[in-house]
Amino acid sequence: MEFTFSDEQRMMRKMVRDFAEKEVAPEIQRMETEDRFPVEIVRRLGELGLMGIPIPEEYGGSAMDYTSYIIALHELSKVSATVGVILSVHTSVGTNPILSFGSEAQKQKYLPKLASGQYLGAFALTEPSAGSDASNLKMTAKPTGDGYLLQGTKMFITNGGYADTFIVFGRTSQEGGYKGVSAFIVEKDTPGLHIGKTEKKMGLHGSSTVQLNFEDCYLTKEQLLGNEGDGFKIAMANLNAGRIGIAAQSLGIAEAALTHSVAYAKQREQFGRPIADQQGVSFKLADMATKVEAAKLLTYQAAFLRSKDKPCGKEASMAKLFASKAAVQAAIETVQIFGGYGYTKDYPAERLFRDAKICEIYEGTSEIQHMVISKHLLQD
Ligand SMILES: Cc1cc2nc3c(=O)[nH]c(=O)nc-3n(C[C@H](O)[C@H](O)[C@H](O)COP(=O)(O)OP(=O)(O)OC[C@H]3O[C@@H](n4cnc5c(N)ncnc54)[C@H](O)[C@@H]3O)c2cc1C
Repeated sequence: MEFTFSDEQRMMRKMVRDFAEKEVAPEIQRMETEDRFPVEIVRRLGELGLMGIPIPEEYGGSAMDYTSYIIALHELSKVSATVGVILSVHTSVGTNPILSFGSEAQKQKYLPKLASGQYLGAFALTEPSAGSDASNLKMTAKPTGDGYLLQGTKMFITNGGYADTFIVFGRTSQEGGYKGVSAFIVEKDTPGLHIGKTEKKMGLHGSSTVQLNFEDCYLTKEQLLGNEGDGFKIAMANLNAGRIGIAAQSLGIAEAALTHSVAYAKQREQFGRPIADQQGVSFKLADMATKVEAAKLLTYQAAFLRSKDKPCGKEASMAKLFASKAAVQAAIETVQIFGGYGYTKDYPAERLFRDAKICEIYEGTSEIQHMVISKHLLQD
């Protein structure tokens, strides 16, 4: 396993780090207090070539490998997990399904717009009664002869209020479970697609999470992604890789928690000396640093495998499971190290805690990652 970054990847890391510190950090307060979607930051992500990092040049992307994309998510999430999730959903599950499963005409039509940031992508799998058990989805996509008619509701759709395209999953036949599920590319202005309730969330303030309602929403045959019945395969293929993105987001949060904790522990004095001199505090820092390092190795291992088109389902789940837990634990300890100040909104500790928690839930909860990993172990 090769863990050395290339010169190009190091340049990407520096560029994203500088952008995050100079342009994203000043916007955090506004995202937190106004819950405002950062349209200007998304526009800048496009200008910097970050909205299509792993997309080939012929489709208007930056043509870099998956590891470079993970580096960008890691760096952005150190500063803002909100910006991290916007980019992660847009790329991993909003754009990649078209690259992997789209017809040439679909690729030509959508990828240049998505990769340049002119379009924002979203992914609509979850429903009110189908979350972890996504194969139980109820949405229908009834064949009508010349197209499909979508009926149903999607839940918790990231980027939903601002997205231009949605990868939507519905049943084209009434076979049970994953059979009969098909994927579609749906444009935002399609008649019958209604953007519903915007969720008020614990964290990730500024990211858009909405319900989508489809009422007699007519799609042409050209909007079918892959073949009829391929939908579940498409969803799972992209979620596998998407989990590496959530691992990178978690890693960014955990590393930010560690950085803030070390700085605070060195300057905050109690009992006549910095609290960092107390073993009760310094051992917490040592534990956090060890978990951050382990999360980094798992995340980049999965990213390197994905970059080389090697199977990485187990490694992606392990990275997401471990890194998300590390982020939650690190953020809890950060609140503790900051004491009473950590419980206030004047310091970043409480935001890191609120942002970390979702990483154990979306793109497959920790319980689902355990199921995926154990299935690999018992089948291999
Ligand atoms: C902020 C946010 C953004 C999201 N973005 C998107 C998006 O862009 N697109 C999208 O399609 N979805 C999105 N989701 C949905 C997310 O992926 C689901 O919430 C998640 O998969 C869990 O589904 P659920 O909420 O229905 O929980 P449930 O599936 O009802 O699970 C509830 C609890 O039961 C546990 N559980 C369920 N089944 C088992 C089992 N077999 N064994 C052990 N434990 C089990 C779960 O782990 C969990 O702890 C988002 C959610 C949130 C909150």
